Amino acid sequence: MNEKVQPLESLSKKPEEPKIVVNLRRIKSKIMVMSGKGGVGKSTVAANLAVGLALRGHRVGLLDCDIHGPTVPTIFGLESAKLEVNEEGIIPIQVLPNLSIMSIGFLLENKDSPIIWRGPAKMGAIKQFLEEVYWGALDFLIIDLPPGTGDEPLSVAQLVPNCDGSVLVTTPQDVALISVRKSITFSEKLNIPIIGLVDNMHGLICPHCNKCIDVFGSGGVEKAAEDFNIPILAKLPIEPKIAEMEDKGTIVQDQLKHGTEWQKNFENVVNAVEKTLDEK
Ligand SMILES: Nc1ncnc2c1ncn2[C@@H]1O[C@H](COP(=O)(O)OP(=O)(O)OP(=O)(O)O)[C@@H](O)[C@H]1O
Repeated sequence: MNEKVQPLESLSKKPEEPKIVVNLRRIKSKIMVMSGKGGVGKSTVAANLAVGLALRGHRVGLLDCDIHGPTVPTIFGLESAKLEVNEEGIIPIQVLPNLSIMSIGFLLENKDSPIIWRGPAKMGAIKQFLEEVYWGALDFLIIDLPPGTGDEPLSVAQLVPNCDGSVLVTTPQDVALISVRKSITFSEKLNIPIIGLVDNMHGLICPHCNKCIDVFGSGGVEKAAEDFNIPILAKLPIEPKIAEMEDKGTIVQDQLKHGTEWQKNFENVVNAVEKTLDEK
């Protein structure tokens, strides 16, 4: 018998898995930020979570895996940032001494260029990020997943070994119920513990009477939270300053300087994610 012939079983093993595991080994807590549909504020939550944790002194990485809409470079004002590669790997962009960022957006020559890649090419880029971005030792890696619950976010999520928790972002419409249910099933399918729901754009606070106007309706998220016994971590109002700050790319400076009502509510999301470290 020829001893050099590899058994079929070893050929079917994913050779890339150990490399990702090794590269992410020095990260204490890996958190995914997901949403059942696009445009609900997933990247906003991921970016603010990363900044919030970093401002509490944690070592944080933010990985933007949203291939078609990589908004993280814009949120941090890093559209012209260029990546460096050294013998350690691809070096993420440092925005604070303890906060580094990696986004597919940093690879685009022109920010107006759409990414027209087929599934395998997209997965190849994400896999390369997970294998080769040199994060060093981190307390948290926050992963901004592509929106939805289809093949793409599923493949990305499956590449990340031993994820410690997910934060599910939604808006308060009744239709949110459908997308939240999908996100919950998605997280369960991947055995990722659900940290909680973020009810984003939960009404507009009237600047005159301070009452909350239910612009998108209400009740959907509460119902989902009750049905699935999942906590709502925060109800975040529509906050014009958030959109403005993201468009200007001043999230780090603004979180350092100002404490809006939105940011105060958001502290509960940071608290809940911070607790995943205690559970280790
Ligand atoms: N609570 C809020 N108040 C005001 N504007 C908000 C709020 N949350 C998000 N936004 C704005 O809504 C827009 C979409 O948000 P964001 O890009 O975070 O959504 P997303 O779910 O990541 O979208 P995508 O599906 O493209 O990944 C952005 O312009 C952002 O600034």
